[in-house]
Amino acid sequence: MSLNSFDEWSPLREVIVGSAKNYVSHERELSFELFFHDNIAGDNDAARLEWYYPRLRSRGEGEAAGGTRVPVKRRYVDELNEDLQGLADTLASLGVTVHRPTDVAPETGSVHTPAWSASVVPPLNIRDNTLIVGDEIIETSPMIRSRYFETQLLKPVFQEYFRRGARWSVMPRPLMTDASFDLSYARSSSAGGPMEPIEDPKPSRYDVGHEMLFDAAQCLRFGRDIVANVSTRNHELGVDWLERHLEGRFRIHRVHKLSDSHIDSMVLALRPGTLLCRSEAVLEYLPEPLRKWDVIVPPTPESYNFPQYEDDDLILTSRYIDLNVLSVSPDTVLVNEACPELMRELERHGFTAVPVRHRHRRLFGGGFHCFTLDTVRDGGIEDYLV
Ligand SMILES: N[C@@H](Cc1ccc(O)cc1)C(=O)O
Ligand SMILES: NC(=[NH2+])NCCC[C@H](N)C(=O)O
Repeated sequence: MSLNSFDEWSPLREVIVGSAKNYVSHERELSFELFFHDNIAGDNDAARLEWYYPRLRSRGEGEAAGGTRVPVKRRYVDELNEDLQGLADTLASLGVTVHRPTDVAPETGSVHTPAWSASVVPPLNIRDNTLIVGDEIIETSPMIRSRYFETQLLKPVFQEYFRRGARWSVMPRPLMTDASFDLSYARSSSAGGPMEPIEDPKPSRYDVGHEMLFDAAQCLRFGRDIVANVSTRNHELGVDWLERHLEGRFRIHRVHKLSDSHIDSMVLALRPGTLLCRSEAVLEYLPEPLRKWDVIVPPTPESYNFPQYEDDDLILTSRYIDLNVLSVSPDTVLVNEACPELMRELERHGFTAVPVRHRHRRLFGGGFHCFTLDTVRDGGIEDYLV
């Protein structure tokens, strides 16, 4: 079918499911630290209190200034790939056509640019680096060096949609030196202060000042309207680009500092008129018309909903990550089977919750919405925000 995806909930026909094959390590360097350095914007903001990564430690004295590779345990990767296959199988059993990315080679390659190099990670959270807006694929400007060329691994799928008539654009590629990053958000937190120190940026001959760095997962799509989160100058530039690029076709609504970057573990749209939110406080950040929608706030996730990890396992998400569900239609939602409370809450609101196993979401940074890219849904360019 042709590329057609305007919203987060209408009947799903085709989807890409990410892959974690050959995931071996995280490369800890400035862009990684900054991305996962989840700072807390306000101490009395209930929406944010649980946001910290207790085991994300800063580099010790004497360690290399460049990237430090932190191994990811093989067992977790194997279990994750098993769960991803389960997700793909469930989607297929519901009649959805599933595409998969190209796997990275077992000997993890590196990205080299004139300014830096970093090890490559697999195309797992594929929601992040590509925005599908209607009949257009937009590869967004990455925020993590290891993920600089991640969308290359989706090339065969994108080429096929292009052949069938899709538009295909790539946002300007950043030089991504240390000076490209606006560190103000990460450095201005309160509520106990920034959880992890961010290293001082190092100068480079390639510095051009702040650049556009913006992930697709900062957006939610509502037909003609797109909600986009802006927390830094980098995001602002990214949204300026999007706005100019989509002018006359889509309307962008900026929300400010709803989260540090991605918003799909804060708020998701399940059907016209219904949002799934981490807390009621989220509503205040949203554009006026959305504040009138019904809100489902699931019970706060508890530690027993998650596996226990060792001290050397990096935890990359908040406990709210399972809010990151995937809608296959306006009444059916794929939910982590580890969250019976969330399933019950959705059922109480008339949804069918399909349980799917997903054990290590906190180690790999994503739930079902993050791991997928919905390329064909029935919905069109409608005005939902009136
Ligand atoms: N602080 C980010 C960190 C993050 C982003 C993407 C991930 O896949 C995982 C974690 C979250 O709130 O959005
Ligand atoms: N598209 C994504 N990768 N979203 C993940 C967001 C996770 C968010 N940082 C959290 O900790 O809850």
